[in-house]
Amino acid sequence: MALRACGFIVFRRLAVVPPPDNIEYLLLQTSYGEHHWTPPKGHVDPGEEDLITALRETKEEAGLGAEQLQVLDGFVQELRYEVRGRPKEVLYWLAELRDPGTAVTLSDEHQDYRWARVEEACTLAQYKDLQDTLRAAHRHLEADLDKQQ
Ligand SMILES: Nc1nc2c(ncn2[C@@H]2O[C@H](COP(=O)(O)OP(=O)(O)OP(=O)(O)OP(=O)(O)OC[C@H]3O[C@@H](n4cnc5c(=O)[nH]c(N)nc54)[C@H](O)[C@@H]3O)[C@@H](O)[C@H]2O)c(=O)[nH]1
Repeated sequence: MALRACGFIVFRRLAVVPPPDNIEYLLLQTSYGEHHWTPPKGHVDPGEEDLITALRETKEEAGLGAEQLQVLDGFVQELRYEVRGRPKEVLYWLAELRDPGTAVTLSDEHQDYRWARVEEACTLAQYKDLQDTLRAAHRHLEADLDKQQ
């Protein structure tokens, strides 16, 4: 059976910069292994619902709770890759940090974090599938902005 993990592409909008350049994405750098950069996510516990996993892991890994996040409708991306010879599925939803000034608090699993504009986030992310997901999230937010204008 595939490993399964769930998480959020967390973003914030800075008030001082005009849209869409005010959008920044949260990436965390692991304190183990290759020190790769990833959005908050983690393994689904037995019997746990996917969205609950995403919320739990975001709280554990970034200190951001459900009350601080606005989960967006209409965006979810599934990534499939292999980890040490085992297939892994990762689901990402999109969530806005309601107060862009909220502090991120890391756990021992991560050694650094970055709020990054989409292209910088893609450079950090390094995996093609995660880069595609970040760009898809950004297009989704830009399309929302177009609808509002
Ligand atoms: N000491 C040590 N301990 C580890 C290690 N490994 C895990 N632990 C322990 O596990 C706990 C984490 O538990 P959770 O938080 O529940 O799970 P996740 O958040 O799911 O975390 P993972 O790190 O397991 O999973 P990935 O991020 O998926 O990375 C796995 C590999 O996949 C590649 N990869 C990563 N992202 C992408 C992508 O987007 N696209 C593609 N294509 N490939 C990608 C990359 O090559 C990477 O090396 C930690 O506390 C540690 O105790 C390790 O190497 N050394």
